Amino acid sequence: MRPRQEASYKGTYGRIVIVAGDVHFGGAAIMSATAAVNAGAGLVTVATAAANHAPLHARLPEAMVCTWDDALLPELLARADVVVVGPGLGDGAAAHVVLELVLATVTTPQTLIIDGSAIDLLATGGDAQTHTEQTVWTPHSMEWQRLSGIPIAKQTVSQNQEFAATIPGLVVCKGAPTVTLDGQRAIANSTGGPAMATGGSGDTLTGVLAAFIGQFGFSIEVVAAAVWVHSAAADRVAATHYVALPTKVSAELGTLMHELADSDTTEEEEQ
Ligand SMILES: NC(=O)C1=CN([C@@H]2O[C@H](COP(=O)(O)OP(=O)(O)OC[C@H]3O[C@@H](n4cnc5c(N)ncnc54)[C@H](O)[C@@H]3O)[C@@H](O)[C@H]2O)[C@@H](O)CC1
Ligand SMILES: Nc1ncnc2c1ncn2[C@@H]1O[C@H](COP(=O)(O)OP(=O)(O)O)[C@@H](O)[C@H]1O
Ligand SMILES: [Mg+2]
Repeated sequence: MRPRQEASYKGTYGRIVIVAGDVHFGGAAIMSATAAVNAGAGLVTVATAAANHAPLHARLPEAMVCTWDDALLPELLARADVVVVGPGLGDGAAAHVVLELVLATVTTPQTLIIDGSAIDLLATGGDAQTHTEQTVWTPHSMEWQRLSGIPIAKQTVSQNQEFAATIPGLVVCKGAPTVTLDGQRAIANSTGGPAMATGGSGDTLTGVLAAFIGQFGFSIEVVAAAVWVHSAAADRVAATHYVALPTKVSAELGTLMHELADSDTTEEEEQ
């Protein structure tokens, strides 16, 4: 993490497009976008089912919104720094079409974060390839089993790395603990806990990841840092709450990141 620079504007901190939320899972789109905004993304646009348009605008005026079939979407995707696809996307006909559009449009040096339903759709389709090396896969154990074919009981770091080497980019194998890996490296996360075991925690992580990559670039360190910060924010909520509700975790991000950026500056000044 770095403090924000004086000579900067919203475009400096990442143009994020989040393709998420069918008619049943509007909350997934809202939680992903809320996390991205709170974690410092410069510009966030959500492409979602028409039914989610008004609720999203009402909950989160900082985000822009369009529908999956909006004629502007291909251009928005082409101009994005980071695209998230999958939270609550479902498996309907429109989800297939929009996923295909995303996969065809997002190319290096753009980052593509593939989560939830999008992982399942690619697992079923049998083709886990993208047009960008800067891909981040964020499966939970069952999604990873569907994509990789590795049964949950056999998902060791080395087994996971073997499959990760056959697909582009990095894999965030979510669990207790979450391990961020590719074919060579693996970083186990040290924050988080069972208070996060509630619907929407993973949707929220996609927004934090998008914001971090939009601001600090694509690398395994930045991805692992986003995983750490998301779960550290959840730990803070869990210190006084039985469950770390994703919306509360998002609300915690601003203070936590302020403290972390500030402590980095102090360390630099001391050196
Ligand atoms: N409020 C919302 O709109 C929400 C939307 N969601 C979306 O709903 C879609 C379906 O996702 P789900 O994950 O619920 O369904 P999945 O069917 O992908 O995963 C749940 C299944 O996996 C099994 N499983 C085994 N190990 C698991 C693990 N470590 N973590 C989670 N499941 C494990 C469960 O027993 C269950 O059978 C996704 O697109 C997701 O983003 C969910 O995030 C829930 C909240
Ligand atoms: N027991 C646990 N310990 C640590 N982290 C957990 C635990 N249970 C859930 N999590 C975290 O919560 C998130 C769950 O992701 P996911 O299952 O995709 O949620 P959803 O799709 O409902 O948003 C992951 O980031 C995971 O690491
Ligand atoms: Mg999920």
